[in-house]
Amino acid sequence: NPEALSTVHARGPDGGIVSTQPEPGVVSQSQAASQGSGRPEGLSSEDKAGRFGSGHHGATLSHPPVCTDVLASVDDILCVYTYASFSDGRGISIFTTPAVHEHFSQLLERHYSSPDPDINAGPSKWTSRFIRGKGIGVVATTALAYGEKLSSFTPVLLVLLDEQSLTPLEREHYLRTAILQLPAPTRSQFLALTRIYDDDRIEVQDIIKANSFELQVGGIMHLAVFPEISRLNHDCAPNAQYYMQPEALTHVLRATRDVREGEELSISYIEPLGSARKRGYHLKAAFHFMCGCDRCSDPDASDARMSKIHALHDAFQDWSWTEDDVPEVIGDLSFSPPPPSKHYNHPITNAAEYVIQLHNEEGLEGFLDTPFGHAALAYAGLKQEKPAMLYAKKALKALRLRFGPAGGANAEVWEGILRDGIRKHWSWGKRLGGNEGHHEL
Ligand SMILES: C[S@@+](CC[C@H](N)C(=O)[O-])C[C@H]1O[C@@H](n2cnc3c(N)ncnc32)[C@H](O)[C@@H]1O
Repeated sequence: NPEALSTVHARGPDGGIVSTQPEPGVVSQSQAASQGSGRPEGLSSEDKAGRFGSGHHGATLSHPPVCTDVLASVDDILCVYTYASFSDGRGISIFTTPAVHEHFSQLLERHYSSPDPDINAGPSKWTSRFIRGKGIGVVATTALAYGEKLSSFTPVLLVLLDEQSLTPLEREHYLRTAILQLPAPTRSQFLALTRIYDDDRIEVQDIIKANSFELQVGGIMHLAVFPEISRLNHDCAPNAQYYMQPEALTHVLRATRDVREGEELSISYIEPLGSARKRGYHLKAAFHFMCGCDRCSDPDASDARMSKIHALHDAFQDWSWTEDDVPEVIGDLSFSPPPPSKHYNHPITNAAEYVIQLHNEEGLEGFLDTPFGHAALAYAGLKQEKPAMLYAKKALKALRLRFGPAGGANAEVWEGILRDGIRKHWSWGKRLGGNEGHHEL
């Protein structure tokens, strides 16, 4: 809320906002714990040794931690920790609790001990430029294929998601320290990012508001800023999609359909399966722009397709009916799939194919895991093994594209089906009615 942000009183821990850059210099964690600067008062020696780490690993703090007093909302202190040498001088700062920092430093240690050349290597497949009506955006510098990995970046700033215990100006003091301690090129790249409120007093929070992603560190939600990724504009029919890899501290971007050279790359900032009105409301409220993407430019057509998608989804979720009493939404459908996907001509599987087609028409190729899953089980329900297995494979691939190699919570179902076969799955033959034999191959 910009009003709230602009009416608070400054009560920075040292009487004001940091205006000079802290002295750079390499400080090990154990040194940091024994230095006066920024160290919270009243910590026991056990706290100092245990919570700031013993300096036993190679991930080395470049500045002494700068910490708050104990805050009620987190029942702990929060500190700024900076590793300026991280990833060949890209640097990284985190504002978090000492306990999370301990975990974080172990994650960093893995990067230091076995650096992955793919991480922070780009962007090699896109360039940023001005896009009319959208500010800066990114365009592909080469043709890209469905599923292709486009980048893998670590954040330059991570901030514990807790807005209760500090005033915006107090918070800004710490966040500004976090940014000032980063190496100069990274700091400039961060400060050049777009803002929402244009209020210099809360500049860093303003940039975070317009540019951050959620990333768990040690199971605790943090806001993360990846400056290269920040230049990606929104589209409700995005041609790229990202997932987080918390253990690697990375944001991974992939193409969700084939992309032409010169085409703008986009991600969805919001849940793209909602109505045009809902999407527009969220984009306006959170990011202060009106979406002019194809789906939002023809909201009636888009909403009509989305209503069908949702109605069919609900019908497929319900396993109480069989082919003898199909729900109206499926029975009414005179959809006949195009030849390449015409595995089997039946109203139930035709409806499942139709849902896939609707997603493609809406540009939602990155969200096909659920429709592929429905299709797999629709065919299984009619004992059609080959297409069921084909769609099980596609569902798993789509899940991995959306949620990363582990595939999220549903991956196990498809992995099990691909391992054991669809015939053992509970859905096998479940949609067959009284004339079951009729459909056997
Ligand atoms: C994360 S930034 C994206 C990069 C930004 N265009 C820039 O110049 O750095 C988010 C901001 O970009 C703008 N933006 C993103 N997608 C847009 C779109 N589809 N149409 C218009 N503006 C958009 C909005 O101002 C939004 O707050």
